[in-house]
Amino acid sequence: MDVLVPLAVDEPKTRLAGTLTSAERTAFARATCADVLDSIRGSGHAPEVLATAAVDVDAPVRVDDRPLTEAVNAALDDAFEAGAERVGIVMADLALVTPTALGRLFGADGDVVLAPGRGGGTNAVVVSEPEFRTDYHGASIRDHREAARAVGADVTEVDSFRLATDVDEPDDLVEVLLHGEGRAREWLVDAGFEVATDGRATATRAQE
Ligand SMILES: Nc1nc2c(ncn2[C@@H]2O[C@H](COP(=O)(O)OP(=O)(O)OP(=O)(O)O)[C@@H](O)[C@H]2O)c(=O)[nH]1
Ligand SMILES: C[C@H](OP(=O)(O)O)C(=O)O
Repeated sequence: MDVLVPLAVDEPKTRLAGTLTSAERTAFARATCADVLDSIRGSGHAPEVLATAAVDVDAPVRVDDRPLTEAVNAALDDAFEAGAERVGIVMADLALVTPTALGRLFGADGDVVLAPGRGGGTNAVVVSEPEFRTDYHGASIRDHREAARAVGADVTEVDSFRLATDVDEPDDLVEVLLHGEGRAREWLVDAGFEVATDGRATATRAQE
């Protein structure tokens, strides 16, 4: 199965701007994307990065500078027109994802399989109903349930900590330090982040 991996190339992860510089956000986002691509391949599927601009990543790249939802829906259309029976969409910021977690997603039955993200988002989708269209941003998990119902598609949701944890806010970084297994965690450690445990665990950065 082809798996689309949406990636914002310029100025990614703006909600981390208080914690990381622009260049650091780009480097961290690329490291996380590389982990996601490895995990998709490790689960036996073929990733294709759906990028806002040309980018050097270890996978084929489809460039589409339209907003996320439009770009994903155009790629879904093209895939089904080309004869695909199922198409996956896995966000590039899932720093904890593993082949096993993705195996649960890709192995689930249902015309539309949804992996909710914390905070209302939709971190991954598997679509086998060609009429289904994505609608990202806001509480997209609710919109995706509704979009599936509107086209008569059966929905399955996958309850997974590793799939639900995307890295959006500074508070999410500690999850990467504690549970990450790849380049994203390594990048944070190299950048001086460590786990602080005074109260709820957080990621703090050593002063240079
Ligand atoms: N192709 C494409 N991917 C996008 C776009 N916006 C976000 N993404 C990707 O979609 C996933 C979820 O993105 P968000 O968390 O909403 O956005 P972000 O740029 O990563 O972070 P923020 O700037 O903090 O919102 C990430 O893998 C992004 O790289 C877009 O307009 N086009
Ligand atoms: C794109 C968006 O991502 P979030 O901002 O929730 O990480 C969503 O999942 O709808």
